[in-house]
Amino acid sequence: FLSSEIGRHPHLDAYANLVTSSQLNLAKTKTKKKNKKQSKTGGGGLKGFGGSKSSSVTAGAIDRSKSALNFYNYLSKNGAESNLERVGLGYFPLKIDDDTTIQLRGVIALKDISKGDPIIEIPYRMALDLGRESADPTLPATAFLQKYCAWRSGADVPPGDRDRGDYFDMLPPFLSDDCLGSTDFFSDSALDMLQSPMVKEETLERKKLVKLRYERDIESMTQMSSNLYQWDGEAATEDHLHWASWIITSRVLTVQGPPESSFSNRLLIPLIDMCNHSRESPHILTGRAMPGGLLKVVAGVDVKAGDAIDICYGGGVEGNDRFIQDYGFLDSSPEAYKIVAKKLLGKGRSIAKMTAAEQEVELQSLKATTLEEDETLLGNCSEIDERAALGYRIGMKHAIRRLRG
Ligand SMILES: C[S@@+](CC[C@H](N)C(=O)[O-])C[C@H]1O[C@@H](n2cnc3c(N)ncnc32)[C@H](O)[C@@H]1O
Repeated sequence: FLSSEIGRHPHLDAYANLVTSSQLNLAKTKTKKKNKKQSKTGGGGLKGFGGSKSSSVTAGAIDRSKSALNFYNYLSKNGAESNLERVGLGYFPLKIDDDTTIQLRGVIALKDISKGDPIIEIPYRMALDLGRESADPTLPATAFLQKYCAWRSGADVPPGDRDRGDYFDMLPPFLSDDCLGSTDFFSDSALDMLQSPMVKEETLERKKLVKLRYERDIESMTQMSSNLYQWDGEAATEDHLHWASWIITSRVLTVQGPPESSFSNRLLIPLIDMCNHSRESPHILTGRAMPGGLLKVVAGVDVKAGDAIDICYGGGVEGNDRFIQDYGFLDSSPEAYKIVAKKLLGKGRSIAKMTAAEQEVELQSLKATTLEEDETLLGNCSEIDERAALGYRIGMKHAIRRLRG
């Protein structure tokens, strides 16, 4: 998303003492659980993974679920222990609408950290390197799915992958609510409700890519060997590859190779991939995809214990047309809509240029309903995907209005 001991753990006790609910400013948050379908996505685009596994976690708590403890232990055993003095996983309130707040899992500072100091440091060897950068997420998704299936089915795995299961267990599960905000999982009607032929077309193209990749690289393998790509005793399906592709688009970082090289690789980096997005985040990602490399989030400002450690996805240049496809949420920052509106109106210096004809098709499509009609529809809508679609087009219409003055 960018260019550039089970049981008690010594640091976990520190977490509990150091970071109290009030430091997290969560104690006063009322969390109202709504009907599942209504709970995750709304006008501002919302949702986040972790919510589905939070049974042992209360609002504002550091994540001390069994899976999280295994994960902290995994970090400790693999040379990333120092991180646990500085950060942990925590839950942050995310307001969806006037009476609904969900808890979004993310990274939380456990102590004050000075500007310029590392917040997170993960050795490159802990990252899952999924190969060279390209626009097609289905290739790294296939590599990831193979490893994930091997872990799930308890198959023999290479020594380097042995404890990766403790990381895999922290990922949003197959078809959990977390991925449902991404257009990849939208119904046909929700895709139309976006009023964006551009996003619909790209989504359909990606679905085709998943189908082709599945038929070419996975189905044939499952026919040749009953050990590969096993999911609950059966061959993994196209839907599993679909989910794996979303894991790639929503969590992978593109990281430059050694200084003398010109390539970049796609990496799943445990812990760093648990940082949420904030467009205002001042923190800096550094490091290289090379043996001995250290992948870091460095503090861009002084950090206080209890602060969320967010990073800015997409290098700060991507708008909500990408966010709703790749991450499955809408960035509520006006800038995230303005970036797309500028593209449609031919203003600014967007790298992703559109032809005049493409701009016209998008603008006409948005004229099918008025903002007021959209707001009424949103008020009566409970489906995750349709709410996300309405949120997108409402945000776009506001942004276009503002730009036109
Ligand atoms: C790289 S992961 C970040 C960590 C994730 N929350 C977790 O618990 O592992 C990206 C996913 O987190 C969620 N997310 C991140 N930032 C968000 C935000 N500002 N608002 C809503 N959801 C967000 C989305 O589900 C997104 O696809």
